[in-house]
Amino acid sequence: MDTENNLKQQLSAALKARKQLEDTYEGQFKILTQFVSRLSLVCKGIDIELDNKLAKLRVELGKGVDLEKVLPLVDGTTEHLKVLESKQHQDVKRAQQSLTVAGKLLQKQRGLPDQLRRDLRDLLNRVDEPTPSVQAFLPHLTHLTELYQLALNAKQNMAIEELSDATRYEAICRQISVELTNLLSELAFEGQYAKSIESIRLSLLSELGIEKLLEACLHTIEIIISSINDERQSAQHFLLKLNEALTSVQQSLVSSLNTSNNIKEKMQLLNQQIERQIELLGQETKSATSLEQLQLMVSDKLGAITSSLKDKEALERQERQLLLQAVQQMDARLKELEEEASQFKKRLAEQKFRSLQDSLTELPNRAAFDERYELEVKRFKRSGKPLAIVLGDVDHFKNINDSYGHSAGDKTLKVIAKALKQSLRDTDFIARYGGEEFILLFPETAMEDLSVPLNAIREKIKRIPFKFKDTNVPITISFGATELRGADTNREAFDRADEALYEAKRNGRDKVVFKK
Ligand SMILES: Nc1nc2c(ncn2[C@@H]2O[C@H](COP(=O)(O)OP(=O)(O)OP(=O)(O)O)[C@@H](O)[C@H]2O)c(=O)[nH]1
Repeated sequence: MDTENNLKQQLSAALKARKQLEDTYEGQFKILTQFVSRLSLVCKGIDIELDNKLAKLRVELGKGVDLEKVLPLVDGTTEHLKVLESKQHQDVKRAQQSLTVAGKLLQKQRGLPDQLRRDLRDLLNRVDEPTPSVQAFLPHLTHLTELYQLALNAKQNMAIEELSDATRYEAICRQISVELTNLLSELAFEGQYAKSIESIRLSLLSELGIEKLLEACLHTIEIIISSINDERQSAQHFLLKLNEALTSVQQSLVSSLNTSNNIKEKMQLLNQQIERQIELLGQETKSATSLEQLQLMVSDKLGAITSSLKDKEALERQERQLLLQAVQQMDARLKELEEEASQFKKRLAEQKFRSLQDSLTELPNRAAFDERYELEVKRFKRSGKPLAIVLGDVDHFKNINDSYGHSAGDKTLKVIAKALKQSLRDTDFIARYGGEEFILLFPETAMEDLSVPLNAIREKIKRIPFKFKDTNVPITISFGATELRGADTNREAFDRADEALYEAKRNGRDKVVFKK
């Protein structure tokens, strides 16, 4: 009887150990699920495909403990990270090629100043180096390359015409200077780069000749390239870490899957062995003819069963130990990655904060306006040429949101922003000042000269065929305009435009009001 009890206890201990093992498994899966959830949050927005893959992984893990289903998803995500890396590489190659073409074209020109030639050679050497970059900067680089070519054409034309057409030369210089100023106001840098950009911007306040403008363009290219390099290193470093972390999770999973399959087989063998021994014990005890023989048989078989149970326990211990190691490894990677991600996120947040573009309308934002306004006012005070400032505000915009929803409101703002932008000259400036309010600057333009174009823009907006829920909804805009007076502070001129806008609203909207 004692023997039977003993056996029962051992079996129940074995069952308990098995249960514990399963609980550990589940616990580890939970940690892995949390890991993937946190990873998804950290990576959100970097790439849609990556977001989707991580979301799938999360869902699959959420369904329960099935390593075989999870592994292909981890594989897929790791593969996609490789694709992301190579895409980044290709983007950079394109930017490098475009810069090289523009640079080489310039190198062929005769009569370039020595310093410019040296700078150009340095730049081309650096462009040739394997320097991957960040996509966000590519439009700036492309723009700059175009500018550069423009400057080059101007130089060529000048040589042909031997400065005979001085007015044309001035107009070209002015255009380059304005476009470069626009570009500079779109670039948001910090530290040393910001200082250099600021000094270029200030230099553009004086009337520069072609040579100086070319130098300014070159210098800007250099600054962009250096800053791209910094940015790229940070983004690439993060991708690399992410890749490493996923690879290590994948390896842990593969190895715990292999180990657990291996152990499962051994465990099955042991279970069969124990069952067979118990069965044998039952059969043999029936055939025993004496108590002594029975005792011998039982003690012999019990010895075998106990040793099998011990083996089984050892196996379970080994499995627990291995899984524990895998989890600890994963946890360490997670901590490392979290640290890395928080640094990267901080950088991204800083960049967004510094960004000078409104994300909805893609127009310059209020911060960009403040910078540009300051610059144009300085220019106005120096040159004495007029500067007009105009505030535009969409009429009864609240009704659109209230009647057709916020996303219809957003779309409306986008369309209006585009129409406004298209109606302006290159030298004019427009920003989204906030909500449904836009602000416009017209350098070298007297207020009187704005009556026709502003009314034309107002009419153009009114004619846009907005349609919500199958209803045609005409949308109008009101403008308040003024021009800088000699003694005005920036604020005073702005407030006057605001008063004019208020009057336009009070007088029935869909109007342009001027206030001198
Ligand atoms: N959809 C959307 N609505 C915005 C955004 N920014 C501001 N708004 C909304 O714009 C509306 C502006 O309303 P009000 O300032 O009362 O002015 P209004 O309805 O345009 O009327 P008037 O200016 O007096 O003609 C508010 O309902 C804001 O919520 C945005 O980015 N998207």
